[in-house]
Order: sequence, then C-alpha cells, then structure tokens
Amino acid sequence: MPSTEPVVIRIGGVAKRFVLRHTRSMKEAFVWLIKGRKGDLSEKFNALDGVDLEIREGERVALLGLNGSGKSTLLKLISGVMHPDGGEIKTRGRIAGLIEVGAGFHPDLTGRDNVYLNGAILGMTKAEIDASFQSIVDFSEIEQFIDTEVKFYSSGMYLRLAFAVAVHTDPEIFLVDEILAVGDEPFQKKCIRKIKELSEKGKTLVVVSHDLDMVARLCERGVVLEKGRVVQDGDIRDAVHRLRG
Ligand SMILES: Nc1ncnc2c1ncn2[C@@H]1O[C@H](COP(=O)(O)OP(=O)(O)OP(=O)(O)O)[C@@H](O)[C@H]1O
Repeated sequence: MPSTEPVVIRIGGVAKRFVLRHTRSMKEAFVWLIKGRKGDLSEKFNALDGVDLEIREGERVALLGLNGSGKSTLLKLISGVMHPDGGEIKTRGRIAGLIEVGAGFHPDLTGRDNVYLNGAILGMTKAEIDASFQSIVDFSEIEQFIDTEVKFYSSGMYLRLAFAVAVHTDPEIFLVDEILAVGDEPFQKKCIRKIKELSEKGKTLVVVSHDLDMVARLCERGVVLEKGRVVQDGDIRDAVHRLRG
C-alpha cells in the first residue's frame, strides 16, 4: 500500500439507517393512536454501522460482501448522492461515480444533450465538453443513437455513454458499482483497460462487485463488509479468499 500518499477519502464512524417498512395491523395502529402516538411505528435498521476507512491517493480498493452488506450504500455516501446519519466523510479531488445505470441522465433528452448535461454535472465546462465530444461518442460506440432520446436506450447503452462521459471528466477519484455487469464482454474489457489506465496515472479507484476474478485482477486492497461493518481490510487475495471460503 502506498502509505506515504495523501488520504483522499476519510470515513469516520459512519452510520446509515433505513426504515424497514412493515405492514402494521389495524389493532397495532389503533393502540399507537390512542396511546398518543408514542414511540415510532417504523422499525429502523443500520445499513452501515460505524464504518472507519481511509483510502489513499492511487489505491485500487474493492468493497466486497454478501448481498445487503452495505457496499452500494457506502459508495453512494462517498459519491455524495446520499448523506450519512452519523459520522463523517471527507473526500479530496474530483469524483466521478458510476453507481446506478442511467442516474444523472434525463430520459427525455437525447444522448447528445445528456453528454452535455452529465459533463456539466461532473464539473466540465461547455468548451471542455465540445473538445471531448467526439472522443466520448467514439468510446461509447453508440454514434448511431446519439440523437435518440435516452429513454429508448438499453441498459448497456446507458452504461456506454455514462462511462464514456465519466472517464473524460478526468476524475481524481473513480467510483464504480456493479453496473459494468450490464455491458457486453468486449465493452467490459474496454472499461477495465480504461480503469487500469486511470489507475496508472495515479487516480484512486473504489469498486463494488461480486465478480471476484475481476476485482482480484483490478484491485490490490479488499474491504469486506458484513451487516454494515468492516470485518476485514487488507490484501485483495485474502478478501477474495474469505468470500469464497
Ligand atoms: N433507499 C433505501 N431505503 C431502504 N433500505 C435501503 C435503501 N438502500 C439500501 N437499503 C438497504 O440497506 C441494506 C444495504 O444495501 P446495499 O445496497 O448497500 O447492499 P449491497 O452490499 O450493495 O448489496 P448487493 O450485493 O445486493 O448489491 C439492504 O438491506 C438494503 O435493503
């Protein structure tokens, strides 16, 4: 681990609670009402429960764990699209997050307009987008559909355009959730080559994936989550071993 590099993501005591939605019986609701609405009918659970993590510049980190362990929630908190209920998250540098297929795209706009919209959201000026536009379209390989409204795109086409825009924003921190899985194999390979290229330039990478072979090739550090807590943090091979074991 390049321990002398500066910390670019600092996560301290982070908690995120969600409400569990239960169907309550009429009787329960009635008792709650006549008791003067005391207490809370909704039950909460901790999707993240006191997570501490420091990620340094240039690290390639995989967040691993079983379904529902809190990986995507943690990635959303890092990207800033969601806020923690406790603790704090500090990041340094421009972040590009590929977290949900189609997020950040407006369905009624064309691919072309969405490139401009998405680029602007990710911090690019119009002149920067103009200069990169053809290269973005070339990377996505969907030129034929660039003037089609994106509501007609397949999930792979969304991914292609979103990934192409994100890599052209020259992010310092790149966050990628499972969404690469919707790309076909040649495109996935192309994305992975591009991610490696960014990493070689010293960019920081945080990936969420169940594809253990892929993360073992891409990342050097594995953070394993279990029920919203970090239970292992170290060499990616040990993390993969734990998940397979
Ligand atoms: N917006 C939300 N509202 C309510 N519960 C949520 C919300 N987002 C996530 N959760 C819950 O938080 C828990 C953690 O979810 P999260 O998506 O972070 O898990 P994950 O580790 O990424 O899982 P997977 O491997 O299945 O993608 C789950 O129990 C999920 O149902």
